[in-house]
Amino acid sequence: MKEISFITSNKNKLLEVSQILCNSVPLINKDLDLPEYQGASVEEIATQKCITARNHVQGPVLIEDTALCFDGLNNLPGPYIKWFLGSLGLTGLNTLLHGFNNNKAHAVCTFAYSPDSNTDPVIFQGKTYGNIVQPRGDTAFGWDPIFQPDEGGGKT
Ligand SMILES: O=P(O)(O)OP(=O)(O)OP(=O)(O)OC[C@H]1O[C@@H](n2cnc3c(O)ncnc32)[C@H](O)[C@@H]1O
Repeated sequence: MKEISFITSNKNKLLEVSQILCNSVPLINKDLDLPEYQGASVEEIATQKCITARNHVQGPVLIEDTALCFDGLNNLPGPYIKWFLGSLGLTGLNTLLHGFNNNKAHAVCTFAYSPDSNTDPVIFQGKTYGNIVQPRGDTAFGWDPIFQPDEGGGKT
């Protein structure tokens, strides 16, 4: 099987994806922070990110884009969660929902894979539903401390 270049600048994302794939797919990482389109759907953002990624490596390419959607904010911050998190922090993200009376949220992980530069990227997507809570637990990875998945046994 050909090696797949997984392009990400996020060490935690690389670790998580490597653990999930568990050596079933030969993955090599290229540490690049690719530009992300705005005003587009998560699928379009992932597709464009994958097309940009193809310019940096030979052969099959994989990228992932994460969105965190707050139901009370009509799915914002969505794909802009990285910038919201950077500006507001975990507590600020939680405070954003005050007054909306709706803490429901869902995380959307969108992978885009392209086998070569002549083939349109293929999209794979997974969603996890839960609630936005006061920050608690492990602070190692992104917005993990404020997202309590419905199927997480009450943990963030
Ligand atoms: O180079 P890329 O792969 O784009 O890395 P990135 O950190 O820019 O990646 P995203 O735009 O997809 O990430 C959006 C934000 O969500 C965070 N994030 C991604 N996956 C997460 C997860 O499983 N749990 C918690 N936070 C996560 C991540 O740290 C960012 O702040």
